[in-house]
Amino acid sequence: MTLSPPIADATAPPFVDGRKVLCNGKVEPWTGPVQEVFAPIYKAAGSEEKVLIGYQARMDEAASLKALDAAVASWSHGRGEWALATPEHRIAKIEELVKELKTVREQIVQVLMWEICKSAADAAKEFDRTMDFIAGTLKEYKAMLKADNAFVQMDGVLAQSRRGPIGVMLNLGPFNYPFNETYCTLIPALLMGNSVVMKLPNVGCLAHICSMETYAKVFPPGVVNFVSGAGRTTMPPIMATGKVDIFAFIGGSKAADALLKIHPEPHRLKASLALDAKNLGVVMPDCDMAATVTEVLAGSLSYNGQRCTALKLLFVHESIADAFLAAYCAKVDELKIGLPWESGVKLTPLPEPNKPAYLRELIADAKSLGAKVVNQLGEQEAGPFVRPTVLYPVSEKMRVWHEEQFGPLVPVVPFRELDDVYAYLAQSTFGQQASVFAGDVVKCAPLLDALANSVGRVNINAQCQRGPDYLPFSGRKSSALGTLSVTEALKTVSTEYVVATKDNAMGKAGMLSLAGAQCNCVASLI
Ligand SMILES: NC(=O)c1ccc[n+]([C@@H]2O[C@H](COP(=O)([O-])OP(=O)(O)OC[C@H]3O[C@@H](n4cnc5c(N)ncnc54)[C@H](O)[C@@H]3O)[C@@H](O)[C@H]2O)c1
Ligand SMILES: O=CCCC(=O)O
Repeated sequence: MTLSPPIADATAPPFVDGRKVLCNGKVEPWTGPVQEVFAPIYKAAGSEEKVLIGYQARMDEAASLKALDAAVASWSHGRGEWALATPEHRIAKIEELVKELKTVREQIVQVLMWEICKSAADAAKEFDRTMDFIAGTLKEYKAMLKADNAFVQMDGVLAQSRRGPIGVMLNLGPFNYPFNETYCTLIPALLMGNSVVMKLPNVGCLAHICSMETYAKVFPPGVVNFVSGAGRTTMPPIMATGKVDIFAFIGGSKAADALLKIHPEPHRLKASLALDAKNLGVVMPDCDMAATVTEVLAGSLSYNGQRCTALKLLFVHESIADAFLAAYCAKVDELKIGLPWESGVKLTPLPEPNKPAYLRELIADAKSLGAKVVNQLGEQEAGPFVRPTVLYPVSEKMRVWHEEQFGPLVPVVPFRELDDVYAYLAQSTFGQQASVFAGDVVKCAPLLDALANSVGRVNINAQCQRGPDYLPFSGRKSSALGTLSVTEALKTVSTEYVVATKDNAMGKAGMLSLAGAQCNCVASLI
């Protein structure tokens, strides 16, 4: 069976005209250079012309600094309208935003399907999950407001611990969850009273362009400002000003490191980083083979393996490696590859133009060092379609052992002793999650302990994943700094401060009525 290139069918593509900018509460036409946004899908059979689905403004240094200035002015050293607004007002505004976003749900789902090629089911899930995340965040924020256990009386001092905004956030998200991941820091930041400059993901910008007018309508001028275009051009000037107080970045560590280095006062920059990962799966000899194959299949290949939480290196015990590979590869080759709107489709075109060539490089490197492609349909590609490719046996000499493939490539490592896994953990720079598949889980306690001290989440007989979004989502080593989740993100984007008095007459009630208790702060759960 050969693979043919993805051709746009009768479904009408969306078109989002992003020749405009959101700055200081206004959406204005952009007359500078623009970037065409193409879906990675060919217009017609025999043609390599991709489908044009929109434009984004290719902002320059001056335009991005203008967006920053608007955010700085709206923050006004903590005296801006939004920073001083009551929690109730901010809640009402976020609820208004949600209501407005839900009116463009279909448009956003469509552009996620065309621009980043999420299947219809996954694109809808990205939108709906984001709405659930916002609902959960609002619930948590309201609970924080009610917290009455934040008082301490000690040595004649009555003190209360509160949380307040930090200032100006620079927010960047990745192409694979362009809507959901940016919202995971954007919404908590807004609720806590910060002002934001949001850099739209270069691939994945259209979902945000669809909601530009909504932001202008809902929030006071300067509270939310968008920057679009090349990150290399627009981000360094912003970081160089030293006016960014929170750097909320979800993406690759290369870009994050480059930007962090530019801030002139890094010691005072609060960073929330969710970065690259190379999550490992460990398949033990006594695992339930059928159940393990099902979980590993979803864990390694949903959305073409383009998830930070994807299983990106599988350690399989050598005694069951043949049986595992036979069962797993059969399922891999059955996965339906096609266009996002086709029913039952699991694998779709890769939205990053350079990804097929990169995956080819990794495969060639592994093959030259002794690995084989072990699934029948592996290595097939056509334009941006790449069939999942299972490599075995993979070893430390190969690039795919070290690099985050972020695509449909599954490296499998045979192991004899758990020491082989421990050696990997010791040298790996990644530390997001891991999965263990075993029958006798208790016997795996030493392995689970080793993993618990190396990664942010250990999954037992289950794939790695971020959800449910109430759970803390973090990681160790170079994979993360700070924690995202419904419950943690509000703390990540705020700062704790204390109000204290020696005036006995004031009491808790008096203190609650003063020093911002009615406005820009909430009691923290201490
Ligand atoms: N840990 C997590 O929660 C999580 C979630 C999703 C994705 N990711 C990671 O994100 C990566 C995939 O996403 P990606 O390819 O969009 O990441 P990326 O680092 O290329 O891009 C992330 C953001 O940074 C911008 N950017 C990229 N290069 C830049 C540069 N040189 N200067 C300034 N800005 C720049 C992009 O426009 C985008 O908005 C993977 O490594 C994946 O593991 C992590
Ligand atoms: O890419 C990051 C998040 C993926 C997930 O939801 O598990």
